[in-house]
Amino acid sequence: MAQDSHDAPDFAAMSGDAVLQHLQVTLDGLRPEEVRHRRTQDGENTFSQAPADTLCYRIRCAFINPFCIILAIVAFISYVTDSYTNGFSAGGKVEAGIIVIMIVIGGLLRFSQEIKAKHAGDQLRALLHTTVTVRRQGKCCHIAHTELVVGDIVLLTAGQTIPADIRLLQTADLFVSEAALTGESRIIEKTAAPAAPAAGRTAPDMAYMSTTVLSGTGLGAVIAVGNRTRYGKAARVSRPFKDSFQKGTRSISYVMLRFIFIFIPLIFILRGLPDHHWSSALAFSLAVAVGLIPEMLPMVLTACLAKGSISLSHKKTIVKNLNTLQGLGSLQVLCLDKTGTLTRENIVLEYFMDILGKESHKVLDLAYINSFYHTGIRNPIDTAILSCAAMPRRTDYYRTLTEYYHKLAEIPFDYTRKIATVLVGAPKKQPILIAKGNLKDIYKRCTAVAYENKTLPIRNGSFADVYTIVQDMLEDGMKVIAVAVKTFPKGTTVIRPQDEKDLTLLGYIAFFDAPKPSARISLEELKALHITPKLLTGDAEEIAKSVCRRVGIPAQHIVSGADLQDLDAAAFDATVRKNTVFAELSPEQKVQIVQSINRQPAMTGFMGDGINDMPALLAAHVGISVDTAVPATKDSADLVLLDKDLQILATAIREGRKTFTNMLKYLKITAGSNLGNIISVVMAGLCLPFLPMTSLQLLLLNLFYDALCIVLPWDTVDEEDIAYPKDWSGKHLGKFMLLFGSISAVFDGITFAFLYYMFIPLVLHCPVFSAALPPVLQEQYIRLFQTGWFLESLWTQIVILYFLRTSKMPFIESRPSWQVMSVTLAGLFVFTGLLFTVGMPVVGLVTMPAPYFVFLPGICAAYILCVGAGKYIYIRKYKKLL
Ligand SMILES: Nc1ncnc2c1ncn2[C@@H]1O[C@H](COP(=O)(O)OP(=O)(O)OP(=O)(O)O)[C@@H](O)[C@H]1O
Ligand SMILES: [Mg+2]
Repeated sequence: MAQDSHDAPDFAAMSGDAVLQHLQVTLDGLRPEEVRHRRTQDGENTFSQAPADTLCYRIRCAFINPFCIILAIVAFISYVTDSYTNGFSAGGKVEAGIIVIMIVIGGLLRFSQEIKAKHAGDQLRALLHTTVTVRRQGKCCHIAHTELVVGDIVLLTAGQTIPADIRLLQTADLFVSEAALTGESRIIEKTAAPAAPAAGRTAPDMAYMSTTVLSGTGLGAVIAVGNRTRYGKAARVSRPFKDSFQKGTRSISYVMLRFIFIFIPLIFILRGLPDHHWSSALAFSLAVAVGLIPEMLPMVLTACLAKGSISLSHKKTIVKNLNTLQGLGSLQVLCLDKTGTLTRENIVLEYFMDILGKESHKVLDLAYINSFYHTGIRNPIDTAILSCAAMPRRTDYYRTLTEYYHKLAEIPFDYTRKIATVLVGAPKKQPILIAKGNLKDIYKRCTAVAYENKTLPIRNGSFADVYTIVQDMLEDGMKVIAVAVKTFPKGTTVIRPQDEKDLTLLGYIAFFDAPKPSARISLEELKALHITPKLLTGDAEEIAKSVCRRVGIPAQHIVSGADLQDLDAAAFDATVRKNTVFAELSPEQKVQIVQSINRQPAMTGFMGDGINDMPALLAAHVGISVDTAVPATKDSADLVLLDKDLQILATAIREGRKTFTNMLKYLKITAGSNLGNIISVVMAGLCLPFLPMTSLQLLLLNLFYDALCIVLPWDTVDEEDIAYPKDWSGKHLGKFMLLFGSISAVFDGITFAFLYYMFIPLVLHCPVFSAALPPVLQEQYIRLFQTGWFLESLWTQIVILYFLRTSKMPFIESRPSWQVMSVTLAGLFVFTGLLFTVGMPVVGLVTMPAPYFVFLPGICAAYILCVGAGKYIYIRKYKKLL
């Protein structure tokens, strides 16, 4: 069985029977053992671009990253230099061993977080699993897209994303949009008859992966899956802005790299010059490099995102991709569609009338037949019309009606034409074309109106008179569509869009499109979150205006699709920037508006549920949809709300910002503290005759502090931090690091002086350190100094966490969560206790005499005061802390 274009037969040109024969399958479908065999042979229906998500891959990701590699090099160099100088002493092995243990601990922590996040993600995605109906062993069953194999017999219905490359075998008014594959927005009719494609076109008897069924049904055999599909082989449209999280993270890494490139050579030279031990100087500078980078950054970020997505799932929101949370946190402009978002999901049929506003059952009957036979994607209008049959004593009436009229052909509804057309026949009657749709689009195609069984021609195409009847209704916020007809000669069974002309206008159907009671409150909540809403609707201007009035969106000026049509790029952008409400838009215009907002630049979200919203959803940074949306649109969304309610979205945005703030806390505070440590090391390199901390101690300090930071996702976040969109980039990171790093370095310097000149000479009853001291005393001097600084660093780093986590007065105005308090304090006490009682001889840390624990709180207090002043200056200058 072949599937590749190089060795595959031209399925499009083969007859249906020949296709089945070649694929060795019947219309009853495959048997389970065949499915298994084919899956082993051709693989899953997924793209192998991303490496298979196996346990091995996860372990590799957790352990093989730049940080681990640098640590491993440090271990190796320290082992070799130690062996070289001390003749394979136990010391070198212990040091290397400890670094290896660190690599393992760090890796395991990250691994467990990632697995946790993956499990959470899998569970949520399972809720959304898009399934496809296949026939296997004569029975229809629903399976996940990924389980499809070559030869499967697939059933296609409206609204579905086509899950593989399929040769169609049976079709009924099957229309698809291939925009996702070819970029062409035209709707294309598909048939089962074998045909070669026209030049530059897709084959008419093939349904390709990623394209969407707009209307009708079809049945076909899968001829290619995964990477071998046309979509899999094509260079997929990349959406680089969707990776804004990665981009932000990269820019943050660059800021760090800049510091590394400045400090590392400096430390290397300072350390190597005095005694020319270049290899140990290299090991030390590498360790300092590792000390500068928050090693646990990926792990803490994963933990934050996993925690965020789990809490969102409790709030009826499913995040398909963890990185979406970042987008949600930085969202600035939210584009909304109208139905279901601002107004209720189910519109209610209210009036059916002739052109002068008199109730007309004929209009309703014809609209019913149109909706009944229309196989396109159902939308609220069709649902409302069809629900007439559920009214008391009407069921039989409508059944008889649809038995009397039978369907001959259809041109499905699409959001560019904005009309739905069916051709129906009845015994001894000429076929009738029934079109229903948007007022202006129906008027455009009418040359006459029907009134009381008479057909009157329309002069000069002027519909002003018949329009006044509906104008009031539109202004009251009612949705109105027009119904028109045309008879065809007997025997007509096919209609084309060109036939939708010279119609006769019959009347109108009006629906009540009531605003949701919660809409006004939700919009106010969004405003409080400093998110600008923009209404993007395909519906009429008047309705948009009325809805805006009721829900409190300022809509002095409404821009219509027609207004936008002739604008050049600059004028278009200016119009989009200035206005809030856009009506009568085509799906393409929705995309153009979203793209224009992206260019501002602003982080854009788009919330919609129709097939017409899908392209705009893809163009936005964050595509938001609802559980009840058309499947193809739901597939394209990054975020799915289980209820289409703005209130839930506002809650989700708050959650996103909370997650985001906690990530920023870790990043900024840690990077600042680490930079402080590095400045101190450089300072010490210039002034001290020995190392202020060994590379191992520096790493241990980092690892220990980072391990405590795993609790950060559980921290509380100030309302002020939630109120504004967050920016994930390295923009102010460097300045933050420099300011708070320098403050930390100043206090390190004070500690150094205190230890070096006062405390240690007093404790050891000896003069200030010099080469003249006996070696044993020198060793004790150094150990005490290093332990002293280790403790001061640890204390200040943890204390500062409480002070920089908020821009407000810590503890009084903003309290850390109990989780953060208990974990960090417990960590601090355990470590301090350890160094007070037994020390950690393996890493060269000794017990610290009691009087030092009087000095420590003192220096911390002074440090806090200084940081408080720094914080005040920083907030004044940059308006925010995090
Ligand atoms: N099933 C249908 N049959 C006929 N006409 C329809 C149908 N659905 C929509 N229309 C016409 O197309 C127009 C645009 O559709 P719709 O209001 O659903 O657009 P939209 O952009 O999705 O709007 P919203 O913001 O309310 O979701 C409608 O005003 C209506 O005139
Ligand atoms: Mg819609």
